[in-house]
Amino acid sequence: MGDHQGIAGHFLMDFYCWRVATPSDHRVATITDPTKIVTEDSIPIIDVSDWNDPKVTESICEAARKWGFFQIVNHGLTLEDLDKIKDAGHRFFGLPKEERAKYWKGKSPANTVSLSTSFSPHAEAVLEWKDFLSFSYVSGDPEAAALWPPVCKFQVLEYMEKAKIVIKRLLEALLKGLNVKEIDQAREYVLMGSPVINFNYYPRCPSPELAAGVGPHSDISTITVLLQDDNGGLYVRATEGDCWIHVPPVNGALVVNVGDTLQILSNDRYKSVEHRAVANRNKNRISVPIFVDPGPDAVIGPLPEVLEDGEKPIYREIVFSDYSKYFFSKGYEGKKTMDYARI
Ligand SMILES: O=C(O)CCC(=O)C(=O)O
Ligand SMILES: [Fe+2]
Repeated sequence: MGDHQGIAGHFLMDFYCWRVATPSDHRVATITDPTKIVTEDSIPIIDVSDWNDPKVTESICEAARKWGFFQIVNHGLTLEDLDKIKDAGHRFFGLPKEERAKYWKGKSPANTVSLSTSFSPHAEAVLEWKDFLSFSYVSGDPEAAALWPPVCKFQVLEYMEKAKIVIKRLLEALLKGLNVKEIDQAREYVLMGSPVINFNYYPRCPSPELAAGVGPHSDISTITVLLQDDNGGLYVRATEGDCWIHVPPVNGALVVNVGDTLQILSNDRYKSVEHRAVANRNKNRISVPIFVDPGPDAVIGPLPEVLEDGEKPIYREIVFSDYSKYFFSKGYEGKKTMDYARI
């Protein structure tokens, strides 16, 4: 066990020894059951080199309706941009333990950055072998990032600036599919008022069959734009049956998924979909999701454009920070969080 194992790795090793001695324990991951992995299905890969092509818009909307998950290529971020942000994540998790610990949740010098571990054996049904560093991004305010870790601060800011362009294009396309012609400032606040970027770090795991990377959940975001490395390990719930589809790493691609907020705004036209990541025996995996979240006080409910023809709203109006608090107050329960907003 090197220091590079992260916080979860250190705590978990003790717990793991205890776990092995209690085989009847219910906390056993099931993802490795090969009969539950569908190999003939795969989520779409969309070439977005021409964002103005109506076929691109249609492919994005169709993928969001059918799968809630897709990958995009030729989006404008270069391989170098993607490598730089992954390297920045590895640099942070390669820091000595004491350096990383400065950003520990509750002790961090700024409320816009915090380090957490998913290790919470009492709350989780399946142990999660993951640490994550979370940044709240405040556009145009260098003060907000002043105390971020110097080993990755610049790269996170640069990546967010570039990714914002892709995020806006994606939202424009998705909202076009909901009859929304223009995204004004108020709408922009509802759709992407407080983005959060994570470095998810999954240290090598001695017994991946006994742990999860991240358990089944849907994201609460409007959309999530995720960069994964070439280790793989992300699975999406298939549209039918109790099966999972692997999201293969594609060089240069970004994975996009619909979050609960967009499902609510679209009155179920677009679906947020459960996904999970597995722990890995041989390599340290990193993923970099941007959770495109609404502003904390934004009011979320089915958009007037989707109810235009007299359709009944499936969801009530909720304040995003209330939804977020509810989500984080409990362990993952698949898509159950959405009941909070359902009428
Ligand atoms: O690491 C991954 O591939 C997925 C991470 C994820 O689902 C999340 O952070 O919400
Ligand atoms: Fe997620």
